[in-house]
Amino acid sequence: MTTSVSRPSPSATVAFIGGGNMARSLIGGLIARGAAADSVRVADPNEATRRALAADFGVAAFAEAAEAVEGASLWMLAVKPQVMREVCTTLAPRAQAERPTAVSVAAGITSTQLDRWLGGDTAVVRAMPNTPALLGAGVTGLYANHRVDAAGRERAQALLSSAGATVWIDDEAQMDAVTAVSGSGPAYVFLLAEAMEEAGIAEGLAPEAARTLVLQTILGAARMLNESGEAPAELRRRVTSPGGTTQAAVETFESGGLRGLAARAIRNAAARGRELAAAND
Ligand SMILES: NC(=O)C1=CN([C@@H]2O[C@H](COP(=O)(O)OP(=O)(O)OC[C@H]3O[C@@H](n4cnc5c(N)ncnc54)[C@H](OP(=O)(O)O)[C@@H]3O)[C@@H](O)[C@H]2O)C=CC1
Ligand SMILES: O=C(O)[C@@H]1CCC=N1
Repeated sequence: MTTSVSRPSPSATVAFIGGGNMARSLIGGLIARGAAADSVRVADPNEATRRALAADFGVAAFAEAAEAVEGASLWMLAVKPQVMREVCTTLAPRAQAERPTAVSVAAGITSTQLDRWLGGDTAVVRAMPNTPALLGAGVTGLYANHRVDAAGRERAQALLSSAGATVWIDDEAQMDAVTAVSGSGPAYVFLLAEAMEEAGIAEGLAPEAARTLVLQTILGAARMLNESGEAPAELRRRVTSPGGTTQAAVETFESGGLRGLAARAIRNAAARGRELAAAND
């Protein structure tokens, strides 16, 4: 496994197939970090989505995937797992003729499936980003099949680097764990924020005050995790005065089974990734 944070190479044309939440986050990250708008093309069936992407980022938006891939050597497949097979099958003749590097962000769907649906012998990268990509603060797990050469890996990494840090994964089976930890992970933090906010309000705080207190607490704690070089357990220890308020709360979380719950949640998310691959084969 290698981890890196690098700048994108904005030169080559990239086609996004699917212009929804994840594509918007990645396109936003690319444009914000200096990619030329005319090097980004996107296909989405919804006119409102196309119009919004064109207006917000200046990218060219098309109704058909076949139009979007025109001149693009990197294809970002950003549709739901449930429609990935149909999208790839439609694009297979183009993939066979043009030999792009196909980068899929779909949960679960394997590189073997993608290669097969695109007609075979395809350079496939699986990428699992997350929505903080929109701020350049995401993290992406990357896996490349054996058809991807060093230049293809470099291009895929450069593209995803506009979304934040990247981590190469050698064993594709671990991509389901990546999805469960970091792909879905922002939702877990947002859920915690919701729960803390509701609890603060229940304790009498005004809603606005509760939101500010929770947001800044999560932001500050995340920065400490990132910038202090200390392990999470050590940072927690320093907040926890013996016999104090934090201890009362942490003991409540521990006795309520927070760690086991987190393990089960992540196990279930990874299992769902495997199910998505099987159900959409
Ligand atoms: N959201 C997230 O945090 C993350 C998502 N992912 C992955 O990203 C992928 C997309 O997820 P997300 O962005 O949330 O989903 P969205 O539903 O927001 O985006 C998918 C988009 O693709 C469009 N679409 C459907 N069929 C086609 C087609 N044939 N050609 C082009 N576009 C099409 C959809 O249109 P319509 O709505 O009309 O169907 C929709 O606008 C998924 O595979 C998911 O697993 C990965 C990491 C994180
Ligand atoms: O919920 C999902 O299936 C996608 C994949 C990771 C985040 N969102």
